[in-house]
Amino acid sequence: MTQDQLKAVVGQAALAYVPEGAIVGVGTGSTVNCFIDALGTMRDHIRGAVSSSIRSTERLQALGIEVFDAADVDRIPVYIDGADEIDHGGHMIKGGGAALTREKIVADLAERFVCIADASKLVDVMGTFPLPVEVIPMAAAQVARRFNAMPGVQATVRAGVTTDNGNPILDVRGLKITDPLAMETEVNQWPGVVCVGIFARHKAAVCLLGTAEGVKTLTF
Ligand SMILES: O=C[C@H](O)[C@H](O)[C@H](O)COP(=O)(O)O
Repeated sequence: MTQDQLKAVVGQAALAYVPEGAIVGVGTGSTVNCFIDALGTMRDHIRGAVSSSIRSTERLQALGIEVFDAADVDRIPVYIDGADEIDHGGHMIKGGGAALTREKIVADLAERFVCIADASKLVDVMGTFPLPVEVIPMAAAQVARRFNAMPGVQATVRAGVTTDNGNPILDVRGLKITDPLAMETEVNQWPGVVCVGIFARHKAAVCLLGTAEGVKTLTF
């Protein structure tokens, strides 16, 4: 199966995690697009969605799914989203599509995070995929300098990209994220950091992994 076919298969498999009548948390990205398209087939069985990006909102609405503002929802049963990398503990790197901040906000509303990913995303140690960090524009150079002071690490501003919140993204190469929770906690405290793309506090409870042998369900 191609990578796109694996994404379609896990997008479909995620429907099993959507309770009848629920408001569903919906992530962003090419894998989630497959999930949104599948969700369209059960739109009469859910109340609607809370979305993590303008792109996903538009795709949901085009399928006739009502999108609720995160501010109007207390709690949702499930958040379904992709990842750029996921390790064997369910920790993830996210933000390759620049949606990390809103993704973490919606994930925070959810009782459980179901990650959908093709097999290429599963890694032993995260960091091969450049770590996205959303920053306030004024702090971009300062935050980059902090990363660049680490041996072998290089942070660059993602060219031509502004998040839905109007901020730039730094992509940080050369990290070996052996303690995701510690690194998330540390970077979150640097002045000007809006959100770091490590999802350790909001790690996956379940990962539906698309493999050549079918969908594997990993639980954490
Ligand atoms: O900002 C984007 C998100 O974190 C995505 O979940 C992540 O980049 C994975 O996207 P894709 O499913 O396109 O590989």
